[in-house]
Amino acid sequence: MALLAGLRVPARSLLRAGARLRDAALGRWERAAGGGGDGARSFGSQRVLVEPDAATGVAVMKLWNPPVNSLSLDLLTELVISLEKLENEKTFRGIILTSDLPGIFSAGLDLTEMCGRNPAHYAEYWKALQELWLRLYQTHLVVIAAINGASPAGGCLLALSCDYRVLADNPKFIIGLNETLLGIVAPFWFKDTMINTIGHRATERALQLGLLFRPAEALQVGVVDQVVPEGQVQGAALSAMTQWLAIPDHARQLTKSMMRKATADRLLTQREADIQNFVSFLSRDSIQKALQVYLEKLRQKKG
Ligand SMILES: CCCCCCCCC/C=C/C(=O)SCCNC(=O)CCNC(=O)[C@H](O)C(C)(C)COP(=O)(O)OP(=O)(O)OC[C@H]1O[C@@H](n2cnc3c(N)ncnc32)[C@H](O)[C@@H]1OP(=O)(O)O
Repeated sequence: MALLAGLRVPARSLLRAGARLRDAALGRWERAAGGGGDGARSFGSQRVLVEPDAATGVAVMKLWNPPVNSLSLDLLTELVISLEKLENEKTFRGIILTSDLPGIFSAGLDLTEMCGRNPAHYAEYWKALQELWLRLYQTHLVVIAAINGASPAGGCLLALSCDYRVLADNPKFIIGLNETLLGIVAPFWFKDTMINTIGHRATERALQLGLLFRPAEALQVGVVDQVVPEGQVQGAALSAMTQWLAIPDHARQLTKSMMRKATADRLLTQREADIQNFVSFLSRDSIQKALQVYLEKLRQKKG
């Protein structure tokens, strides 16, 4: 059983999971070898596959970090590089951010990066996460999240940082900032990103209770903008993209900046202090112990 404190999600059998990963891996390899739909070649890195469509100016960016797309240091770094590359290509105006792993959008921060490591590692890891958020939150490109799986904590932050969110309708695909359930605290910029999406009161309740929303609730509270049947997420995201791209770029980009700059600047002005906070928080014995217990529970639930 997948453990998401208070919500037990039936685990996939190991065999099924193995087969799905193998099929997904094969599909991924074939797509990467074959190139993008209109002849533009796919590119990317080990953990981030980018399928660009030069004709529409939209690239599909797929996360691939088995088993659960946790945001490891490597994945964070590769995401920043892919994003930067697309930003620098004049042809591209939009990105669909999705997962290449069945049933999981992203399990959030990689707990193994936050457990039993040294302070220098924690600092490097946090800096990489800040970097990704600052870039994703402020990118001039339209970014639409096609959320095709569970999306707790840092996975939810990724989605909230996009301009629009489409979630597949499956009760296992929960989304929310559940940090308190792990005995940790969502940083102020996670909180700000959620406030900017669903408002102060709804965020306070969601954060204090560590709420993980199922699709209908996520739509109702505004964590996502649209819920569609599984299998239609990418199509719906592309349809939404058409509406966003119909707006003149300069006007939309300036408006995005006007809406988001103050939030991003808040982190920019205290980036170093935020890193130090994270390092000293993670270095506490009680926090290490809480994280280790949580990770152990995740590992044991298969047994
Ligand atoms: C002052 C302020 C200062 C700052 C204070 C600090 C702020 C920190 C903010 C933190 C933000 C976060 O994102 S913290 C991360 C929060 N994330 C979560 O709570 C999600 C936990 N994961 C799950 O619930 C589930 O794995 C879920 C994603 C639904 C998928 O379920 P499945 O049944 O498909 O898969 P599972 O069997 O559970 O997991 C498969 C394997 O992946 C591992 N795994 C699962 N999630 C993982 C994760 N996040 N990191 C690493 N490894 C993970 C499991 O241990 C298993 O490992 P093996 O058994 O070895 O195969």
